[in-house]
Amino acid sequence: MSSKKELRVKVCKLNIDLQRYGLVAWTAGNVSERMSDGKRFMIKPSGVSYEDLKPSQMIICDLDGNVLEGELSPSSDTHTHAYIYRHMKDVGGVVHTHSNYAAAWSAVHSAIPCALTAMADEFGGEIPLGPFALIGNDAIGKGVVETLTGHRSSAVIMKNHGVFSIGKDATAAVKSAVMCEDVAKTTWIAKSLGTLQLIDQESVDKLFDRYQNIYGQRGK
Ligand SMILES: O=C(CO)[C@@H](O)[C@H](O)COP(=O)(O)O
Repeated sequence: MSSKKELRVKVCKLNIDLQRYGLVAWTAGNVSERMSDGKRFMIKPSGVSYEDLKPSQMIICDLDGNVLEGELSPSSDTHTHAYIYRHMKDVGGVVHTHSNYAAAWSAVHSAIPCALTAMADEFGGEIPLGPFALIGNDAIGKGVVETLTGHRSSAVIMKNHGVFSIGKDATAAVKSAVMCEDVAKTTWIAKSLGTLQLIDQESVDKLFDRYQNIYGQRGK
């Protein structure tokens, strides 16, 4: 269980990782993690350059998006993160990016079809398209929750905007955002070369099951 100080370091690093992975420009995007009591979350401050971001600047909010600890203004997506945490009890981390290829799919109002084994592994099928919504209230959060609830994907591309991804913690949500952009790019390139050839559902199910339950160093 992370201490508050450890969580500040973790959440700050993962926000900076968005820039390191090329998922955001300037100060776009944000990462948060639910705290161990389940009733608060930690998020980056709004509009602070990733080069200048410090653990001490991370902001603690309640699940209504009210600031409990922090000197700076919280991310402009704080209410979206709060809405997701209130309505998706198993979610421990939330990420938002404007990653180029995924945002491009959102601008043509298309879900990302499952034509790659890497998509089946990580998302269990297509990456769904969520509704267009303006920032600043519960609208985006509602769209994310309505789209992802009951869906195997851990990422959604919101129309004309960008990516929201979820996970058991912030690290998992950042991984989802990284993999979302990777498959969005490859699928976009494939689409420019010809007709996308989708993977059959039985194979998608087998790939997803293997990757989610066998892949990697389980319990080592
Ligand atoms: O999508 C938007 C604005 O359209 C925001 O999410 C920015 O991408 C990041 O805002 P802050 O977290 O720095 O307030």
